[in-house]
Amino acid sequence: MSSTAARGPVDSSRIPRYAGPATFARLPRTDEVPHTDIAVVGVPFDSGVSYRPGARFGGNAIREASRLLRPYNAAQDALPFALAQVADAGDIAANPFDIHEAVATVEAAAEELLRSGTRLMTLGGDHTIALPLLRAVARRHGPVALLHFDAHLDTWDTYFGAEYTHGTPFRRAVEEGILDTEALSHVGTRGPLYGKGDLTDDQKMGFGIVTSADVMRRGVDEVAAQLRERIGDRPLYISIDIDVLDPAHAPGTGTPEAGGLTSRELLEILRGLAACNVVSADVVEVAPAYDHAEITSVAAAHVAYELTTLMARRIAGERA
Ligand SMILES: N=C(N)NCCCC(=O)O
Ligand SMILES: [Zn+2]
Ligand SMILES: [Zn+2]
Repeated sequence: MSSTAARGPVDSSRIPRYAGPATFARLPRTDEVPHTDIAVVGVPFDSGVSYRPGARFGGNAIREASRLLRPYNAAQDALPFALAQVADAGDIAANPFDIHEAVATVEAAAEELLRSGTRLMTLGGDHTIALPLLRAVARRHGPVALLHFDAHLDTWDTYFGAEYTHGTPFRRAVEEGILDTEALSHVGTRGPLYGKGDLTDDQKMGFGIVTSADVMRRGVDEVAAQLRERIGDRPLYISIDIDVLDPAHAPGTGTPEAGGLTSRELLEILRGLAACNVVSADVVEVAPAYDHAEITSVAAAHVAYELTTLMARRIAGERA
């Protein structure tokens, strides 16, 4: 923990917000600050996708779209970049041709970043990367609760015989014992499956499901309350596949499914989790080549901003 005040974003009233290279929210890089509480790190990797490629460009698209974020989060009544030192750690260079090597690289790099007690706000990349990130987080915190926002279950077994893909990270994580199976939730699930067995397998792994239609019928406050109840004060990892949003709110993604959440619903559910102990988080599956007018990357930037605020509030609370 730093004793000096946190260094915040570039002042957009003095240097136009569209000037200069993009870091997340115009924050300093980790090599420009003595200590980092929350590292925003990119993982430009998409060799695990089953349909449209392109999420390797997601992290930098989110950084570009985050130039307009302002320092005061009114919805959470917090100044996240003053409560904690948030800094951009750049990208993890993962091998695009060897998925096993890439998974090992992401795990080792995440472990290194987490070593000094730093929390991670990872910008994907495809959903494959959640597995090595969870391995690194579990090594530090023990098995973690998982809150997974996604149109998809991502608990399938293999694709073309491959165990590491963007549709399989959470089955691997359960098999490896790195998740707290008392507190596993999918939110926003929808769309066609391969068979009913997908759901029974998922349930056996310990997951509860709040479907996209459940969010519409029950409303965001009730859903957030139910999630808080299930999670309690366990160390929590939040993984957000941007395809949890309806394609109208996030067209720039690889496996779009109709009938998703609005960005307003997602942001409100996240804000309802302020009491939770979020130890790290990711936003994945932003594929800018299919985006229009930065719709998807702006949504992802705001999602990462809410997640960062949750972590910063927790850090400040623990310090007090
Ligand atoms: N994780 C994402 N975005 N998609 C998984 C889809 C796997 C499938 O093609 O069945
Ligand atoms: Zn998905
Ligand atoms: Zn996913």
